[in-house]
Amino acid sequence: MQTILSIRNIVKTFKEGGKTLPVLDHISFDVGEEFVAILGPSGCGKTTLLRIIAGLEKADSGEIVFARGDSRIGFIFQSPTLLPWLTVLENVALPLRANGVPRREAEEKARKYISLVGLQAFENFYPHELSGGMKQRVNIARALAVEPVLLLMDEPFSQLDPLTAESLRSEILDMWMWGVTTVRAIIMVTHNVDEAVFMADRIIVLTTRPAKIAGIVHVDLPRPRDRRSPEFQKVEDQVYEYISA
Ligand SMILES: Nc1ncnc2c1ncn2[C@@H]1O[C@H](COP(=O)(O)OP(=O)(O)OP(=O)(O)O)[C@@H](O)[C@H]1O
Repeated sequence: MQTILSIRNIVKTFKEGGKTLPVLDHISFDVGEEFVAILGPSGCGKTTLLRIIAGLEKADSGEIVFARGDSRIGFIFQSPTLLPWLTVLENVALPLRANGVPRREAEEKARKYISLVGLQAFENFYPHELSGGMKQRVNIARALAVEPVLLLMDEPFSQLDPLTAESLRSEILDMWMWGVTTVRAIIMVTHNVDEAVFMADRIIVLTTRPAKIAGIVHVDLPRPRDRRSPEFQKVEDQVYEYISA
């Protein structure tokens, strides 16, 4: 499997008002062409790790290396971060415009990804006219429109009602399996064991803060996965063993 990026010896301590808070303690792993879930208890440093991978936060030491030099990243946040005064089309086109893509080309690309997430009829709507699930779809389209090689998702379904969350999980998996986007690797942060086993190829379980890697579980189950199968339960048990270790 080709390596997409290497996360090497990442250490991070927050310093505030004379206090220090060690958050990440020498985290290292490689990501190939695969779907990786990062699972860990609340406050252990999952979001911080994702932000360091995205270049939004600086590590104290360690490095993030993109193996093939292509470091285009799409980031899907926990709750939609759409600009309320822009339409769906304008929101999705915005990162492209910010990168200097001419308007016509940016809008063409934005339309492609808006229709991929099923919102072609809503491109002229404003965020307040959309449901929570639709807003998260716009977020997904916006992350994909920059044509990233790596897609980072920070608890992308946790703010949605269970039915919407489940259909978005399946849609993301369908896009991933059919290879209809430029994405070659996904890293998703979650604290939901079921979600990690349902979606990921590999689950990296972190300890409580300061986070170390407690264990890595390979999920070698065909998709779509059957949550009620004994094999699924077995993988869940493996994950829980690392969580309670
Ligand atoms: N900019 C910051 N300055 C100071 N402390 C921070 C900062 N960002 C995060 N922290 C602290 O670092 C710790 C790890 O935060 P982080 O958001 O990475 O955890 P998490 O595992 O994603 O949590 P959750 O599952 O609750 O979202 C927390 O105690 C948090 O309060």
